[in-house]
Amino acid sequence: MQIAFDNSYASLPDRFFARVRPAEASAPRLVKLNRPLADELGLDADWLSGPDGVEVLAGRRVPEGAASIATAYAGHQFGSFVPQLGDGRAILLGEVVGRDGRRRDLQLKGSGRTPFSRGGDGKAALGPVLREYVVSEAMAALGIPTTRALAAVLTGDPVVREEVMPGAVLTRVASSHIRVGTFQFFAARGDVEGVRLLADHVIARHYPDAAAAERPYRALLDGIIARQAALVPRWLLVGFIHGVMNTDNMQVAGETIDYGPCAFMDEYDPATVFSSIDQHGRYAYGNQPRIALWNLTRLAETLLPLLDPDPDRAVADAEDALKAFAPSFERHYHAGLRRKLGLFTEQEGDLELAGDLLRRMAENSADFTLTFRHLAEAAGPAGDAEPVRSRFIDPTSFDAWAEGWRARLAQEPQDAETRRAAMRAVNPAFIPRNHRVEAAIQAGLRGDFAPFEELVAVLARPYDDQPDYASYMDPPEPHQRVTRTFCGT
Ligand SMILES: Nc1ncnc2c1ncn2[C@@H]1O[C@H](COP(=O)(O)OP(=O)(O)OP(=O)(O)O)[C@@H](O)[C@H]1O
Ligand SMILES: [Mg+2]
Repeated sequence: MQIAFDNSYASLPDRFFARVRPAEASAPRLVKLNRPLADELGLDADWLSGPDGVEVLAGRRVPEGAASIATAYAGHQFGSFVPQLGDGRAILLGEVVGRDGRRRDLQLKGSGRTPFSRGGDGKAALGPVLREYVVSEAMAALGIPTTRALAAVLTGDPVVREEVMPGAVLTRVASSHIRVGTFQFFAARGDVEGVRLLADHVIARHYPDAAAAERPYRALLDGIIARQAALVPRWLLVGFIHGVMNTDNMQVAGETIDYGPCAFMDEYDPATVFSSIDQHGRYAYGNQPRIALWNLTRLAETLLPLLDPDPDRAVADAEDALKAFAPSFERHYHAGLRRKLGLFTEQEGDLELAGDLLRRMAENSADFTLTFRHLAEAAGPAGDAEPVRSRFIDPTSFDAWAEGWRARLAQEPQDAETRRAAMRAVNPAFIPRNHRVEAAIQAGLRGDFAPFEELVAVLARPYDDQPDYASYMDPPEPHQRVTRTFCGT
């Protein structure tokens, strides 16, 4: 046996999933294997990249011991409830326990139809597979909880979208693929026992401390809320826009999941939306905390029967839990903003200072990533402010702000070099800029994966100076701007 599966989700009752076989790919070809991740998982990278391994990654061969299931879930999509979604184009091969003792799912995304496919073909096109690979791995390198990309393979079969595209499969790794929508699936059917079994599974797997708590289900809800309240600020602090924060795309262990229409913003503007299907800006950059709370409220609703037999008390309990989201989110977000500005201590007025900078950035179409990255250079007494001030249409707007910032820095205990290093460790130089992702995809569609390879390599070290790849820091030229991303179907 080449993969030591240790499946737990597949031992839940039959109504949690459907047993399926992936579609047979006609001519599997490896595009990329994530060797470091394979090693971390205790998988044999040489075998995986060999003919047998690639057949497994393409869904052509189901390895011994695999669960091979499509999981059931529901979800609110753009605010409307859909009682049955489920893995319509994904198959959970099974779980493995890595070298670090962590249990993780191996899932094939794009591996063909399942009983949950509804009208879809169950497939994924090469472009979205490359996008998910690049962006999810970039997020991991940024230190943000996320699903990972283990491999991308071409199936050899066409996928019909607006055009005919090459079909591909992404092998995704996640601590699990359980979503808020998974809870909703059972709750919507009045299947309280299903909700309970799922909650117990999630507690055992992701929130072991909750098992020992006086009220395990309340502790579970608190835990999920706390992880989302820590995750979403991480997105905001790097300019990430998820793009499709439906409840079926919120994973309960607190990892970013579903990189369909996601994008990083270039110029700072909280109203930024990239997704072509998000016409009303529901999932705009600045709305993400509000939507996260909305989704968590939907989760809390599913847990009501477990929280208290008395419905009124259960609602009060859920409301009490949800109240923790805003202060917890703010604590994380504000702490992150301080670090981005090079402030180690906390003083009154810090948030106003940060807010003032963001306002000026928005007014001056300043690049989010470069403004913060270059702040480090401006921080010292002999600091060079030119790289940052020149990001502003009116550089004197930055100068006016920087006066107050320097006065504030003067009250910090750190020496300039320590501060500079600390700022550079939280303000990335390299993010997956849309025009770069798009260029890598376009080259990949022509059969040239060199730009994709290079982009993945550069983004693996987002906080390092990489002088040879400095152009990857550049915002798009006007003709390179990508303002719309398409949903990853
Ligand atoms: N080509 C397709 N064929 C069948 N079902 C699909 C297809 N594309 C999306 N779906 C299903 O539509 C629903 C919503 O899709 P969404 O884009 O959120 O998810 P996804 O990108 O397929 O998967 P994930 O959330 O696992 O990353 C899911 O149930 C998904 O399985
Ligand atoms: Mg999804």
